[in-house]
Amino acid sequence: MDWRSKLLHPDAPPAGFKSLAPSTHRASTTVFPNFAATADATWQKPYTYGIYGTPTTLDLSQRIATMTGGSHTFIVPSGQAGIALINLALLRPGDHVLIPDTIYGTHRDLMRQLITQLHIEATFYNPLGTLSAHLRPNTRLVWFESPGSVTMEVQNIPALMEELRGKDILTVIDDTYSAGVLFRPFDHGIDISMQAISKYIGGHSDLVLGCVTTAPHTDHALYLKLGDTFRILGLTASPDDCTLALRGLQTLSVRLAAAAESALTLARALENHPAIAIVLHPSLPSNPGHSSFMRDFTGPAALFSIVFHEHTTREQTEAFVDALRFFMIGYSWGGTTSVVMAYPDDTRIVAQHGPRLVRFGIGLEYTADLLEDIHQALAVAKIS
Ligand SMILES: N[C@@H](CCSC[C@H](N)C(=O)O)C(=O)O
Repeated sequence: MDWRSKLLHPDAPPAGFKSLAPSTHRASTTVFPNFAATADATWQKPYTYGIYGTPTTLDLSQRIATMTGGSHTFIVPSGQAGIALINLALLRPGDHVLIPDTIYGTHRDLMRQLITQLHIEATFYNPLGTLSAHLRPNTRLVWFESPGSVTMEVQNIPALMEELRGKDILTVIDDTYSAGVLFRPFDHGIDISMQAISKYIGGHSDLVLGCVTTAPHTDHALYLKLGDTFRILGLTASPDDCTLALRGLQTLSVRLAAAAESALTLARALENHPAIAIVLHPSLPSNPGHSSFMRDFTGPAALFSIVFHEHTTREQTEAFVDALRFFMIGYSWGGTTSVVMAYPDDTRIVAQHGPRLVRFGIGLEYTADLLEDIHQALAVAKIS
């Protein structure tokens, strides 16, 4: 074979090689051993087309399904892609979907734009309220997100699931806050969980991925409905990002525990600060849904918000954010570096707390440094 041809045909994988690092298997084309093997090449069979998964993506899928107690996990390009997959796979024109008013912002946009354009009714409910008054004969899907990822309300999932008992309504939770480990959706009878792997599982702010996991009590038809929509939407994930996520899983428990401890220390240190009206952290008794959190969660994550007193202006809140030195200004939390964000234009949040809410995603910095940074930024912004 000419050298030009030899360079185009890979040799067999090295036998006997094994390392401790997750392998990265990339593919568009996966090679069939013979033509007969192409006969039943579907997305459900491993390694028929790179878009359906490689050994790397399927390893991540299996590990997340096992970690969360799920049946099947689909790895998708982002958490938002997972949200879209669930809604587009399970809703049809004429259906009704219920979403908590605290849902992730881009999820709200999906509901108000694409879902509505598909003649699907999307209505919002108070995450701390009940469902019955909102249910309709055409309600097909109810979403939970607990805690709300900015205002931190914890939903009473057992009570809400009791309201849905015996009804032909699927339930799904955005479980990103708990990383699939601090809360056990399937133990509460929820049918599907999704999370942004981008956050705690990736854990280093260097990838965007999502996952959708079906509960062990769900039927194969649900798996097929999600999988076929996954296929026709082409929601494939990068094996390189999956390798980073596999590495992130290895340290998830210790990173989450350390960041959560730091976040709770900061929340408690700020709880009685004269400049702060309320600290929104699920572990604090003052937090909306605190009793549900203490009953249903095994511990907090590292996300919480503060709300300054009513005399604090929007300008002072923004000056506070700008004055922070260790906290990076950004939305996506769950990494090793602490992040901060304000929401002065979010109508829901401003209606509840005014333009004075600031959310912290705590990382792995030395906690005292973070507290000192907050104190110095309060002084710079003249918030008291
Ligand atoms: N509810 C979480 C996760 C939503 S998806 C996050 C990210 N934009 C992604 O697409 O991976 C949140 O509030 O961030």
